[in-house]
Amino acid sequence: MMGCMIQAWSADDVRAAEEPLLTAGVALMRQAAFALAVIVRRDLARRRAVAGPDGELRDGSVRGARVALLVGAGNNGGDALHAGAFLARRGLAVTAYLAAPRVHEGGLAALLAAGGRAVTVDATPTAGPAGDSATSVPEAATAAAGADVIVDGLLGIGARGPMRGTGATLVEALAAALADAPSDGSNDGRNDGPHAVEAPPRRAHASASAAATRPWVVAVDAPSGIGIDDGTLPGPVLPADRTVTFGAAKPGLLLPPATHVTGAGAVIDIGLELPPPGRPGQAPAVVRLQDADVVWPVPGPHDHKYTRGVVGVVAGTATYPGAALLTASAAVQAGAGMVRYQGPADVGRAVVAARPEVVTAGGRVQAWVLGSGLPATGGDDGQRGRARAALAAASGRLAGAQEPVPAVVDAGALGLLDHTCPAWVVLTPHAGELAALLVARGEAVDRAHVEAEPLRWARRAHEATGATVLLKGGASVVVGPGVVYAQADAPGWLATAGAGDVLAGLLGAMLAARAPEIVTHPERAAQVAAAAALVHGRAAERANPGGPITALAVADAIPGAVAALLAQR
Ligand SMILES: NC(=O)C1=CN([C@@H]2O[C@H](COP(=O)(O)OP(=O)(O)OC[C@H]3O[C@@H](n4cnc5c(N)ncnc54)[C@H](O)[C@@H]3O)[C@@H](O)[C@H]2O)[C@@H](O)CC1
Ligand SMILES: [K+]
Repeated sequence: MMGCMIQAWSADDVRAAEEPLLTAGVALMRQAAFALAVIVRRDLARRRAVAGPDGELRDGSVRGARVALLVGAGNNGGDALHAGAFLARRGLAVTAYLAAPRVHEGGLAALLAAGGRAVTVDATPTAGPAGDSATSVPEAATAAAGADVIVDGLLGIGARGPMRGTGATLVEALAAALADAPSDGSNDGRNDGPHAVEAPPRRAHASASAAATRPWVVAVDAPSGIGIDDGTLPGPVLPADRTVTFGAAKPGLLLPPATHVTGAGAVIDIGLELPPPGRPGQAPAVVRLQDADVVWPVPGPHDHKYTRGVVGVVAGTATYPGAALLTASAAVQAGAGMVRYQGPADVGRAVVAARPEVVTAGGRVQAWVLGSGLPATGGDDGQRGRARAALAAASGRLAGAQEPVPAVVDAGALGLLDHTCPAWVVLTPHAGELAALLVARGEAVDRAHVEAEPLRWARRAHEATGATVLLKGGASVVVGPGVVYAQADAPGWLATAGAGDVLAGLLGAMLAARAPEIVTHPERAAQVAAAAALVHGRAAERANPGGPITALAVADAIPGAVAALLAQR
């Protein structure tokens, strides 16, 4: 399959891949640091753009730009110091703030030889008068906050637990100082993933105001202190505008919540072989699909509604009829061969009135969408019974019933899972629903726990139920048998009522189109779920770029989003 999915490898795999190269004497750190310096320089030049005679913005000069290196004890600090040496040689004013008693010796020597400065940061707030070689944390934070760029080299893949010591207090002080500094808007908070090497937009440089704007923050390998392998934020972390990562993306750069502090990306090829030599068959820890990875069956002359896939929808009640309409609409707009609605007669009439393509008669179904708009408790107009029967049929637990088929289990149907499921059943909870599902299985967990450690709890739910789990959020995590996907395609505007119903209908149609394949290869359901999250995000972007959106508008934008994806092939 064509594609360009981002593969993230664990810290342990990256180390295993580095080992043979280091043994062979390859100067990995020099390569990494040089690439880092080039990106820092380019980003700075774009932020200092000047208008040419034709009025077009051109990259500005970076001579004299102030660079603050935050340097920790390990090789991550070594990368920062060597990059600082390259930059100092190009005429930038580089100061290293050393947050550990000992730092990478070669890097420090290179920086000093290139004309850079180094200052030891003293964690005790009562540090004496700052000399040329020592400063207090508040003074270091104030100085770094006044730089043009901060290079965060405190911790990389050697981080264990929350950041501690001088680095932690420095980051806390800096985060507070930067929160007060105005942004020039060059980072709009969008995270295009580690492969997005696009430079920031050019900004006209006005020296008077430049001093007042916040510095551009570049993280070396990862924002220091994130959970490299699990994407958690266990302690202080300085949010980055760009993360330059070496060899391969790391899981924490893709997974929420840490993916939201990485800024734009850049993966620097330093020649690592992944999977690492000696670990053949080892899979990446986390994958993020890109547009080209979305598998979308394109109908041919011999297709008909049953080859396109029939979606059965059990959603909504008389009290919540909107969910029925949104789910069915999304399935129709995603190109289902047919959509069958099951539910209270008056809700069915409302769905058909809005979407005449939908039928309410029973018959063959190739994927079910169950539970959207179904309350967890209380009046259900018989919907729980319908959903339970459909789930049993989909799971292959009904004697004499038709072949098992994929199913999406959403919202109110999540409480109906009293058996373990095959992985072609996809659960689509948000954090609160995932917590409730796990509490019902004896786990002591609440919504905040799930939001703090989405991967851990999504994995736990997969293990407890057997189902594929798509944990919805600002970034979504999908866990299936032996696979983890993390998608960050949703604009913040998508956090609106009914958006989840649209995702369920869309995913149902995508599963129905490949039903026999998914039941035969249930591990593929996770990839379909990740692709649905991507298409959902693209549809949301199309619905109203940069502004508020309604769930129905997202459903109606699905055809255009799919056409745009297919046009890229
Ligand atoms: N091995 C190599 O030659 C290469 C390494 N690279 C860089 O090296 C980094 C890994 O270097 P290291 O293995 O030295 O690890 P780090 O630089 O991430 O840091 C390890 C040091 O930090 C301390 N530490 C760990 N957890 C801490 C915490 N929670 N709070 C405070 N201090 C903590 C440890 O005691 C240790 O001294 C990568 O992230 C990458 O930036 C790159 O230069 C590519 C090549
Ligand atoms: K770092």
